[in-house]
Amino acid sequence: MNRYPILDRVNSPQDVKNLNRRDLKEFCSEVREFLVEHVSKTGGHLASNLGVVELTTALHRVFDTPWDSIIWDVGHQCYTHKIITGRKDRFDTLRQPEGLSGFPKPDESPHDAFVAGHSSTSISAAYAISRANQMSQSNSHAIAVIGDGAFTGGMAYEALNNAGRSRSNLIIVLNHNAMSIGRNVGAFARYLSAIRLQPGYLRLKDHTETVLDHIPLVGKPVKRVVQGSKTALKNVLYHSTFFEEMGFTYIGPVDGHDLKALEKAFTQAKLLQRPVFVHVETTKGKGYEFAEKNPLVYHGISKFDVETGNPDLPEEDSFSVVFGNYLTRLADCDDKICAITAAMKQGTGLTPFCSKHRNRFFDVGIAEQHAVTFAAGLASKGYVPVFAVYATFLQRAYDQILHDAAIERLHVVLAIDRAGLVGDDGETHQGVYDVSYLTSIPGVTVYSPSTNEELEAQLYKAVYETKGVAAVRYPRGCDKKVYRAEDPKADYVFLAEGGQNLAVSYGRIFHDLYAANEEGRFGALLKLNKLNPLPDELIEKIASYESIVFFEEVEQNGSIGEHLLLLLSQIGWKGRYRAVSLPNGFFKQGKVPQMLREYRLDKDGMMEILREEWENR
Ligand SMILES: Cc1ncc(C[n+]2csc(CCOP(=O)(O)OP(=O)(O)O)c2C)c(N)n1
Ligand SMILES: CC(=O)[C@@H](O)[C@H](O)COP(=O)(O)O
Ligand SMILES: [Mg+2]
Repeated sequence: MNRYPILDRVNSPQDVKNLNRRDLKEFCSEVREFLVEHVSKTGGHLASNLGVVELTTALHRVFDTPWDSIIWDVGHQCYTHKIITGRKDRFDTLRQPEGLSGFPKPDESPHDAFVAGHSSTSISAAYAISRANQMSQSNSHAIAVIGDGAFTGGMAYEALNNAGRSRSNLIIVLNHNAMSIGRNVGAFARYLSAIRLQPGYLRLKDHTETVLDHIPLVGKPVKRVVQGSKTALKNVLYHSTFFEEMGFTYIGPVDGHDLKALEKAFTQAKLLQRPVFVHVETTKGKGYEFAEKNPLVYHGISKFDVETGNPDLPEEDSFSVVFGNYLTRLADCDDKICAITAAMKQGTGLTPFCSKHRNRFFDVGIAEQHAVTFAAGLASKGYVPVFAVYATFLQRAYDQILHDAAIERLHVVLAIDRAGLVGDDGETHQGVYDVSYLTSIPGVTVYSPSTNEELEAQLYKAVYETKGVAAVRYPRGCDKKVYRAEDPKADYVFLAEGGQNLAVSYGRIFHDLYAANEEGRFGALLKLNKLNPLPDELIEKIASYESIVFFEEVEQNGSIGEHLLLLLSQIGWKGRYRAVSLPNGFFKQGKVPQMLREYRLDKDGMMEILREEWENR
């Protein structure tokens, strides 16, 4: 029996437009089944996608991509859009090497109007596109689809402020499900619930009905539309929501699982030809019981069993868990320690800290810039803030680190998770630029542990023995448990001393270098724990070797290997030097072990390189 009789007939937005009402309902349930089936095999952002099946279908029935542009915020909810725009046959490659991306990608399809992965950018991009359309005398629409979580990010407000007074065809669709990755936080989340729960917000507008009834209608073709747009017009006349105060026509709240209601709201928005805000209520995880009950777990899920909902692999203790538990223990004995997250409590391992020290735990929403300045403010009052953040998302807060923390040498600790290649999320999420951007800021100390014990010891040093901004960076995943540190607190350690050849590395790939050298006995090893600043006496020691190979899992621009070469040349070192890192550029989705293999940063690759350098010449 054909499992997806309706879905099989859909290969383009036009096919969705051609479906009748009965088939449309069936289409949405087939899409959900299809998503569960495929994501259970590849992993992916299931719950967010299940929530926007009707919303996406309605958008494609009302608008015409790529003539109209849909800009997905974060982009983790774009799977139905990919299905509708001709990519369903590639779903078994979702997030796989060379496969379909889990995020919108303009070079994957003309229907993907703008890149995404990081949050809160959609309104800026959509507003710009709407202005570009206007300048080119095109009346096409730009539609930003943004979640309530993404709406906690400052860029959304910057864009609202900029766009609200325009006359452009910009539509903002708020996907309101009361969830970020976990429950959404902050005053804006409360405000949205208030709009939904207290009809008082909208009651005022009902009094306008009579007024509206007396407005003459301009021509028959518009009549139907204007009647349908009553709510919208009421909102134009009686500003009462924040969005209206910002210059948008407000439509909503709309039931996000009622296709007819959605289509009606989007049609009204389209016809208004001005900035419109459509407030849509959805249920994250809709239609798959496990995900509906526990949207947090199914936000980003690895492979799982569809029947039981259980993931394939048992969880091991990740660096994130080790970090979170240790910080909680430090905070048990020190009431100055505070933990900060930008909407990543679970991912960064801060759940135990939050449970135990709620008054010193701050989830600031998806607001990395604010998080760093907030940390600096706490530090200015003698607290010890630890901001746990993924390397990729900290990119946003470069100036806050420099301007608000580093200049005054405020003691802010950055616990940088997902440092290094992350794998399936691809270019937007790789954590391979942090070493470069952090070491370009004067006075920032950077630690890079390889083991659980080193993570704890270096976090301790960052908290208690380091001045100014102190960063501890560690990758996604677990301690590889190949190399064991004798002194986890050391800034650096020489191993297998002897000879004129020195191989240097740090972080997760040091395990591989260690294993390669155990097997090949190539020369001396240097393990760096503190990457920046490199102590003068260490440079002298390194300079005593004639040939140096430096392995690191960061982009080459601004890498420690580059810094070291400069320092060596400054003291007149004339030996042979080879830096092996990730090439300058962006790194597509892939499996981390395969990617490390490709760049010769795994054990075998390192052995090849060390042989090339030291055996075969
Ligand atoms: C700058 C940035 N910080 C953090 C994240 C991680 N992140 C991805 S999705 C998400 C929650 C988004 O919530 P919402 O926009 O409401 O979408 P939902 O998952 O509820 O559909 C977060 C915090 C990110 N993508 N970008
Ligand atoms: C979409 C997004 O930015 C996050 O959901 C991210 O994919 C989480 O990554 P982890 O799975 O490593 O926590
Ligand atoms: Mg949400």
